[in-house]
Amino acid sequence: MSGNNIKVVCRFRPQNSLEIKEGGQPIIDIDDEGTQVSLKGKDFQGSFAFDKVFGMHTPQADVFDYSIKSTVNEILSGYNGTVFAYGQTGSGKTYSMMGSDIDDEKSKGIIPRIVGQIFDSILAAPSNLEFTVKVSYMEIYMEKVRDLLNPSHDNLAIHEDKTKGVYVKDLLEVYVGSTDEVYEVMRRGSNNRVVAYTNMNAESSRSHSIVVMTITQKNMDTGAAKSGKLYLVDLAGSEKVGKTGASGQTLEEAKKINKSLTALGMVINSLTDGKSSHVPYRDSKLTRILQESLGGNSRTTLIINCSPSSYNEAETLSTLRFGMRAKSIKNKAKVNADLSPAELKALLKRVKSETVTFQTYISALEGEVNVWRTGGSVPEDRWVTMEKISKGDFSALPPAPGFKSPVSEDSRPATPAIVLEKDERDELLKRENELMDQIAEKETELANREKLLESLKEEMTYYKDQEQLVTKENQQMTAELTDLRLQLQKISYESKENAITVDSLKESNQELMTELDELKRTLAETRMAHKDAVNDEKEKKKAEKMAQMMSGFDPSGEINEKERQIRDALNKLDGDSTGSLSIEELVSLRRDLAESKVLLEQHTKTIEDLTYERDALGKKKIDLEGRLSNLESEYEELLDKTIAEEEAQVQKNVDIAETISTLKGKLESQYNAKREMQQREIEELKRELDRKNESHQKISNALADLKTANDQLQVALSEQPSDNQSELSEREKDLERMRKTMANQLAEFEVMKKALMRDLQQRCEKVVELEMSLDETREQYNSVLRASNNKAQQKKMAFLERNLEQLTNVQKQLVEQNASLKKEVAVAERKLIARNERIQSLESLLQDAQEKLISQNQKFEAQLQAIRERLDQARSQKSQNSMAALNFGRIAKPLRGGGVAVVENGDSPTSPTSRDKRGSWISGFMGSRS
Ligand SMILES: Nc1ncnc2c1ncn2[C@@H]1O[C@H](COP(=O)(O)OP(=O)(O)OP(=O)(O)O)[C@@H](O)[C@H]1O
Repeated sequence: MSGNNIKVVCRFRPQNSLEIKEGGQPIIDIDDEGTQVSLKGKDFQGSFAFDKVFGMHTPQADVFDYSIKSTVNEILSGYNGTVFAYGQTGSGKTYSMMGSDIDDEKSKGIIPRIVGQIFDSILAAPSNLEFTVKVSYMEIYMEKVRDLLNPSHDNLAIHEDKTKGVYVKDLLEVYVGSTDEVYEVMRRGSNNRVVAYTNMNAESSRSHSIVVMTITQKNMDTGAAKSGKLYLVDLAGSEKVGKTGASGQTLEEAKKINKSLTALGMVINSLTDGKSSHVPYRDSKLTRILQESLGGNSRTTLIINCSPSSYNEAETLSTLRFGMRAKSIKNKAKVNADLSPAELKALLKRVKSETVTFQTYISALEGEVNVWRTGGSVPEDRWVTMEKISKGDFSALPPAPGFKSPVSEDSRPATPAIVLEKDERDELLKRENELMDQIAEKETELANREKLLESLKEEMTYYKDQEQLVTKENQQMTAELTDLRLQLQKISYESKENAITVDSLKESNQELMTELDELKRTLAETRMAHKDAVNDEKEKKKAEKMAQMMSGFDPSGEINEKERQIRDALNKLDGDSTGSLSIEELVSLRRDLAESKVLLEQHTKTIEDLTYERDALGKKKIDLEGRLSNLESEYEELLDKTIAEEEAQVQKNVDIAETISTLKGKLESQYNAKREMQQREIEELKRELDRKNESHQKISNALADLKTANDQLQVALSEQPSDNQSELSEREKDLERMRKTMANQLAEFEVMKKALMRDLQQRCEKVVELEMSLDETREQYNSVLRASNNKAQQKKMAFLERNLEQLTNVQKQLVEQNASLKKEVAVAERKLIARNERIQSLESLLQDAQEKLISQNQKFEAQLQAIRERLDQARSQKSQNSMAALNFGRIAKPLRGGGVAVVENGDSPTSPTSRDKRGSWISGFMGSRS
């Protein structure tokens, strides 16, 4: 085990915009060999030597090739390795470690290049070597170790044991088979990192990130195995709070960052000052994890990142000094190898011989002790020493009874005991470390448990509060429910009572209805009787009126008279056959006759007109009759309605004066309209009657004229000499014809007269009827008017009538009262039953409510319990799920040297194509998960 110094390389980035803005100037100068940098600052001027110094424009590839490349080979040889970047915030640590784009060949940083080289080396290795590569990714944020591949694990414990050394417990390790898979894991982890904006860096890392790659190789021929662990650390930036403008959470982060960096400084100081016996690795999580990397079993490279600018002179100086101190740290890197069976056999043999030597030594010592104890003495030259035992010089030992020479049994011991003592001490120290780790772990666990307990208690209090609230609410609601139920009961009870009242009211209503029916019947009978009487009276009146009217203008007498006169004149003519009718007289007679004819025609026409008018009048009469019947039915309806309303009014004791008044108004207006219409019709009829009378008068006048003409004709005929016989006979003939014509005309006239008279009589009848119906309607209207107007009076009357009725039917009433009392008793009994029922239902309700309350409480308790159980389940599931997220990476992916992948269950190797396929499956999976 030889000591090896930490390799320190220094890298300067170009000035950034802030530095340029602030007027910063480059103040560094790198020598030609690239191992020394001179700082020409205001406050400091001097130079620092490192393993390598990279200038502002050094490409990423150069930094890797000149400083890191060799580390990869060491890892593959079974050494542990560490590369970590240190520097102020914004100095380019992340840029150096990860690069600005891991997929870009030019700008990708050290980590992707290392990964690439690892897989390249595996491909180039001999095929009897089998490799497995595991990756884990964590960050130390606010002094807590977070698994970036399983962020729910945010406070992991750090352990140490003999074989593993220092390690983070429960950190997820993902098996990877290609560069792409490693990149995918990196991307996934990077997404979970904590970054924030500061004045110095828009995406400042607020945590120390650590990628751990474990590469195991096995020689398939010998069975020997080696494993190397590579820590790739991107530290959070050391920063001056004032410059970064950190505040709030960022300020808190800065404090923690500075604290862990101070611890790192302290570790480096105590490792390098040559005085300290204790190295304070346990002062921070960072130093604890990097324990092996700083002064332990690791080949470590430190990249110190600096700003070249005068603006950051102080920070650059501090970083350079840090690097200088770190440079003198000595590590003790060794190959982590598992021995092959042959090597193990040799080792066993050696250990066995050592055991024999020790046993011999112990026996010799015991022998010597016995000599001393038994009072004997051993000369100094024969004292037992390890040297003598080792040499096998048993003769020089004291003769002790218990001592047996091992020479005959086994070969000489080989290893001096002093080596074993040192190992023992180492072991003890390791054991102590382990125990300390366990204590620390237990403490963290205890703290976690306490926290959990605290949160559970809080939760418990919350649930208890909730329970109380819910119980209160429940009680309130139960009270409300009970109230409502009581109300419901009350209402149902009241409704029952009301139903009973309604029943009794219905009964009384029924009685009233029968009474009403009786009354209606009586009314109808009275009405019928009244109607009959009225009809009789009407008939009488009609007859009287007709007689009166017809007496005024009966033309039959006149016409008969005229007819008689004409007949007389004709008879006279017949009798006086030798009549002396002059020609002039005859001519005038003829003319008169002609005129009479015209008149007759006129009259006929008039009669036709009259017939037509009569028809029209008949129609009108039918119309009027229809209307009258309508009016009557309306009146009936109204009467019924009024009676019904009055009855309703009596039942409900509601004042419907308004309704009656509107009804009255309506009735009045309807009646007025009808009356006016009828009046108009009657007037029209009267006018027509007058016209008819006039025309009748005219006809009578014409008849009178005719009569006079006839008279004149008669006179002329009587004065006519009877000398011309032939002429006479002719005239006779003419006269005969005339007479016949006249007779015909008279007969026609007679018929016409009769029809006319009939028509006239009918019209008169109609007029009389109309007048009478008008009177009737008027009377009805008046009665309705009276009915509506004198309601109060009517009421009074009804009341008086009822009183009278009551008085007259006292006995009947008493019987009725008795019956009603019986009914009331029945009602009261029903009410009593209903009340009893209500009391019973109330009691059962109360019991129900109590039972429900108890069951609800039980239910609630059960729910609460279930919630608690579910919460516990959810908690345990959550931790399981997060573990399951990257389960695919838990399967080892052995890779054979020379690019041959190994199928895990069988030994048949698969082609590189199939390995690529697995890689694409992984990235697809990761992509789908992100
Ligand atoms: N050598 C370089 N060449 C070009 N640009 C660089 C170089 N180094 C750093 N940068 C740029 O400077 C900025 C800050 O760099 P980076 O984030 O790597 O700083 P950091 O030290 O990781 O900061 P923090 O500690 O705050 O996380 C980035 O934009 C980065 O691209």
